[in-house]
Amino acid sequence: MAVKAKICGITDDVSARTAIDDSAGMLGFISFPKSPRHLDLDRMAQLIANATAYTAHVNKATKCVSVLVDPDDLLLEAITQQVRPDLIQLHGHESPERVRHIRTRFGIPLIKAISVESRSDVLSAAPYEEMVEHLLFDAKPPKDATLPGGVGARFDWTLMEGYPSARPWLLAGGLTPWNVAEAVSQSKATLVDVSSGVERAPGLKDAALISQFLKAVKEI
Ligand SMILES: O=C(O)c1ccccc1N[C@@H]1O[C@H](COP(=O)(O)O)[C@@H](O)[C@H]1O
Repeated sequence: MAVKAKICGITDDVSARTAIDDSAGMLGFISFPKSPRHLDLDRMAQLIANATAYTAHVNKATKCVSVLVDPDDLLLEAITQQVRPDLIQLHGHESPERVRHIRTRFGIPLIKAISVESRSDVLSAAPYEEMVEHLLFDAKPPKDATLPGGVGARFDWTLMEGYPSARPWLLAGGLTPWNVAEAVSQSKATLVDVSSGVERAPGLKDAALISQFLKAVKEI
């Protein structure tokens, strides 16, 4: 099966266009003030509007994702009304009950991130399955990390072996143009997600690395 990629932590139009031209499946836009990739809502709305228009213009199918960490209903209201992404990624400690509430109240497709260190972390995703479009398995961040993701940490990809999911799930955490083929081979992922692995410095995307990553994914 063809593997598709999400390029996460987009903060500028050039990176978005590069990823769309190279057939990224999704783009991620982050609202989390501690992140070097944080966007205020006006900026996120503008980048997503530009990316959506460009996707249609070049006849591609790239979707835009707002990445949020334990958002309250006020923020979700603003995101769904003002920013209008295709999906919302929940990258905090949202419980299955909270995810059910968000799905029911806001009616937008969701991606739920699961932090992984062990096989039991992988299996802890089961209660979310029926409520989300995709699960996303990311490495548990180091203890002293100030971010829940986007730190280039990876986990043992073989922990995903035979994961019994009804839906396509994303593999994230420490992926790069050089290791993504091995990561897919070991995990059997059909969707991959990258942020810091296509950057020159934290928060500074590199168009050449984005293209290189998407080329590596196409060649899998
Ligand atoms: O990237 C961030 O700054 C971030 C902030 C808050 C929540 C999630 C974030 N990033 C997510 O983490 C994964 C893995 O990142 P990396 O490739 O290891 O750098 C990334 O795909 C984002 O979805």
